[in-house]
Amino acid sequence: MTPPLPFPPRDSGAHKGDFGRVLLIGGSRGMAGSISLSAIAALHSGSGLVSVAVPDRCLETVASFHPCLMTIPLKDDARGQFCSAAICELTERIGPFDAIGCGPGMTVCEGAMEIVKLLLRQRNCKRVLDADAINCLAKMQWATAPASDAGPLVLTPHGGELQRLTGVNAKDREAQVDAAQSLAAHHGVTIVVKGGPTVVVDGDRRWTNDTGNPGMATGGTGDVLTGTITSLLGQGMTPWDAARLGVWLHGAAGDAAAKRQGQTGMTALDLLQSLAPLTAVFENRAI
Ligand SMILES: NC(=O)C1=CN([C@@H]2O[C@H](COP(=O)(O)OP(=O)(O)OC[C@H]3O[C@@H](n4cnc5c(N)ncnc54)[C@H](OP(=O)(O)O)[C@@H]3O)[C@@H](O)[C@H]2O)[C@@H](O)CC1
Ligand SMILES: Nc1ncnc2c1ncn2[C@@H]1O[C@H](COP(=O)(O)OP(=O)(O)O)[C@@H](O)[C@H]1O
Ligand SMILES: [Mg+2]
Repeated sequence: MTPPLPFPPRDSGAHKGDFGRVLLIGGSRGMAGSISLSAIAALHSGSGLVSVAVPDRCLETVASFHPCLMTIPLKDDARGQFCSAAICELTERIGPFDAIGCGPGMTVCEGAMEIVKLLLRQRNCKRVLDADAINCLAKMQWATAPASDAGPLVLTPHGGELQRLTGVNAKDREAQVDAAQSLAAHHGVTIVVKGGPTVVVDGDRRWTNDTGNPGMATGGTGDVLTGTITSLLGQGMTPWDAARLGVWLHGAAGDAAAKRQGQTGMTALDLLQSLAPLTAVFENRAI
């Protein structure tokens, strides 16, 4: 098993700022676990500092999952979802981050739509849009908007999200990959077409992953991938490189979890806990 490219180097004199300050945005009352999986995955993928922006009433829940996480409360509504006023605070806070991942557990509420529109305007910032952030793109018909250069942006849809975004049926895998590739070219982005196997596309390139297994078809594993790719972007990788190495690492962690727990019994948490030991195996390996 060989990663498609080397891991970012870790010089002996490095400090945590050298490995990226990343922000994960998402969650809602009832889905606080999703964005927490993303944030903890960013820690285990090598980020120096990880913050999580969540609806206010989810803050203590998310903070309780891992002491290394820093948390940012954003205004929420009675349902525990972002309200539109959430972007006032967010706009003031997003400056210092090297990469931002958004979408897991966020719902497509009004505040979520405003946050996705804000992130689309941050063309100089490296971003990952996943899950409900992609569903928000579908709701605003982003796929048929005029061609744009969206900047360093990675989308990580599964078949259902890609169908909502492009209208191409999830059952037609080849057609979905083709549609993703033309959408990637249209907006100048990288798209991770998740599944077994996952295919990463951008305007003119296509790469198929060789790690992973059906044990990963369990809630939360995609949320983990969001954090891993966000982390690698924050460590200085390009969207094309971060997406491929992130997908490979994520699948290899899924294989390690399946080896230990069995495909049937493994959960996203088992995959998450397999990330760090995996990087240990590969970080000094000559590639
Ligand atoms: N612990 C937590 O907090 C968790 C929170 N989560 C959060 O939940 C939110 C909703 O995300 P979601 O993916 O769970 O639901 P959804 O967007 O409805 O898509 C699922 C439907 O799409 C279809 N489908 C077709 N092809 C498919 C494919 N290849 N892979 C997958 N699906 C495929 C298929 O429809 P069907 O064919 O069954 O009609 C399937 O039923 C999101 O914000 C996420 O972050 C989750 O991460 C879980 C853990
Ligand atoms: N049969 C499979 N083989 C390999 N990987 C799979 C398989 N089914 C799902 N996966 C992977 O599991 C993850 C599921 O993502 P997603 O559906 O977004 O999960 P969630 O939203 O619940 O976190 C993706 O990375 C996908 O590639
Ligand atoms: Mg998902």
